[in-house]
Amino acid sequence: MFKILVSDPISRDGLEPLLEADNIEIVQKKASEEEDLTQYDALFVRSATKVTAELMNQMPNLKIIARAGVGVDNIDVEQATRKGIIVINAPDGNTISTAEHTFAMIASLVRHIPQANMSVKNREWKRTAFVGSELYGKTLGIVGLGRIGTELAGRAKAFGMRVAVFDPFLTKERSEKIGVEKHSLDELLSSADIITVHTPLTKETKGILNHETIGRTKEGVYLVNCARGGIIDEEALCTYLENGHVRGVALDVFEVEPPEHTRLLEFEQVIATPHLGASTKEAQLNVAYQVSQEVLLFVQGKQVTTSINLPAMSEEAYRKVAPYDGLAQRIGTFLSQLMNEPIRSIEVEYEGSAAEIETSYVTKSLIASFLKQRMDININTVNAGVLARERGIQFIEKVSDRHSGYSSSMTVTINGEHSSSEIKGTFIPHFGERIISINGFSIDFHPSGHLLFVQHTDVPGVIGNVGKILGDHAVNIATMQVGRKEKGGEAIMMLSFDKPLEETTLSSLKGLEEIVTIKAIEL
Ligand SMILES: NC(=O)C1=CN([C@@H]2O[C@H](COP(=O)(O)OP(=O)(O)OC[C@H]3O[C@@H](n4cnc5c(N)ncnc54)[C@H](O)[C@@H]3O)[C@@H](O)[C@H]2O)C=CC1
Ligand SMILES: O=C(O)C(=O)COP(=O)(O)O
Repeated sequence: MFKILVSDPISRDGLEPLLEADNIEIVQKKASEEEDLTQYDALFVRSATKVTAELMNQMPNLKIIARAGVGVDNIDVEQATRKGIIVINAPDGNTISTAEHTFAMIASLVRHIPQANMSVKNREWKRTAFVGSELYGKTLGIVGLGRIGTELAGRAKAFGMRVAVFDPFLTKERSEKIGVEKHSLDELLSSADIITVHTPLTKETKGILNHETIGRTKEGVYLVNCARGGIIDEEALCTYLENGHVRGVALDVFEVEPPEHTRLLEFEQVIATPHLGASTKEAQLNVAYQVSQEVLLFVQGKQVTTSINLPAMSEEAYRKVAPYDGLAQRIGTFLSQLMNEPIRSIEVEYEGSAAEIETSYVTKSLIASFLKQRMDININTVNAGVLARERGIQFIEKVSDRHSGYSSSMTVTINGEHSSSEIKGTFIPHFGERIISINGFSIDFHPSGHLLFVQHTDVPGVIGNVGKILGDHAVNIATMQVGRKEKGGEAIMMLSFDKPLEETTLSSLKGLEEIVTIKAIEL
C-alpha cells in the first residue's frame, strides 16, 4: 500500500486520480499532528508545512514530496536530495490566479479600495480622502518575468501601461516578443511608478528591494509583493512608508507567515492579503491534479516530469534510456564487488546511440548502483551525485564520437587508491545487456546471476584446474567465457553458476598459483 500524507489543505477533487487508484491510501492531516510519520511514502504540501530535515528524519519511508504549487522554499530540497527523496511541484497550475491577484492588488492600491471600503463601512463618506491614480500611461516595473510576471505584463499592457522588466535570464528577443522593455534593475527602479516582484526567494533575490535600492525608486512609488516575503525587505518598507517616499504597499506574502511582529500592518498605506495568490478553486484544482498525476506516474514506476531535483525526462526519453539504465546498474553493481578499495573517481564514456540519450541520468544510475553496495542508506538517481561528491568521488562523463564496432556502448572506469578497473558494455535488442570487455580483456556475457570473475596467467591447464576444483565441490558450471589480450600474458575467465559459490570452493580456487584475481559477483 502506497501511503500519502496530505499535510496542507489540498483540493480533494484534484486528488481524484489517486483516490481512484488501487493500493494508494490518502490521509489528510497536518504532519505536526500525525503521531506515526514512518508509515508514509509521500508527503503533499502547499506553503504552510515546513518540510525540514527534522521532519524528513521522522519519515524514513518517504520517497516523494509533492508541492501543490510553485515555490519550494518551504522544503529543504538539499536534504531531500541527500536522502534520495524526489521533490516535485506544479509549476503552472496557479499562474493565472496569482497574476490576477497581483493585478487586483495593484488596482486596489492605486485607488485605495480597501481603505475606502473600511471607511464606508464605518458610515463615513470621505470622497476626497481617497482620490487615486489611473494605471493608464503609468510604468509597471516587473522584477522577474517568468510565468506569473509574463501573465501580469499582458494584463498591464491591456490597461495601457508601459511595462519595464528586470530579469537577468530574459533575452532581448523574448522581451520584444512579449512587448515589454528589458531594463537593468537601476533603470527599472528609477522609471517605474509601480514595482512588483515575481521571482523565487533565493540568495540573490532576498532583499533585492532594500534600503539602498528602494532609495533609488521614484518619489511616491507603489511596491507590490505577491511572490515571497523577504524579496522586499520589510524593515526598509517601514522606513520609506514613514518618510513618505513610498506611497503605498500591497503584500500577499510575508517574511514570517502569519505576520505576527511586523510593523508593516500598522501603516494605513499598506494593504494585505493572507497569501491568497493561488487561493482560487481553479488554481487549487489544477495544482492538486498536477501533483496527483505525477505521483501516480511515480507509483507506476514511470518518470515524473516536474521534479525539482531529478533531470526532467519524458516517457519517450526514458524509453530510450531504459536499456542503458539497466546496463549501468549491472555494471555498477559488478564493479563495486570487483573493487574493495577507496574510490577516487568514476568515469563513464558513451559511444554510438548511447551518446544520444539522457546520459546524466544513466551516469547517476551507475553511481547509485556502485555506492549502494557500500552504504546502507537509500541511494538512487536523486542523491547519487551528492553522496558521491560528499565522499570525495569525482565522476566524469564523456561522450565519444568513436565507434568501436558496436552500435552503442558505455565504458566505465573506476579509479581506486591502488588500482583501476574498466568494464565496457552494450545493449543488444533481444539479447539484453552484454559485457564485452573487462580490464581490456575481450569477452561477451550477460551480466546476471551467480558469477565468478577470474584473472590468471595464460598457461596450459588453468581452465582444467579451475574446472576440477569446481567439480570436486560438486559445482555445476552454467556458462563459461574466456578472454585474453595476447598469447602468454594474462587472461580472464567469466563463469556463471546455478547458485552462489560456497566460501570453501572460493578458498580452494584462490589456492591455484596461476590465479591473479578471483571474485564472486552476485547480480
Ligand atoms: N502568492 C502566491 O500565492 C504565489 C507566489 N508564487 C511565487 O512566485 C514566484 C514566481 O512564480 P513563477 O512566475 O511561476 O516562477 P518562474 O520560475 O516562472 O519565474 C521566476 C522568474 O524570476 C526570474 N529571476 C530569478 N532570479 C532573478 C533575479 N535575481 N532577478 C530578477 N529575476 C529573477 C527568473 O528568470 C524567472 O523568469 C514563485 O517562485 C513563488 O515563490 C507563486 C505562486 C503563487
Ligand atoms: O505556489 C506558490 O508558490 C505559492 O506561494 C502558493 O502558496 P499556497 O499553495 O497557496 O500555500
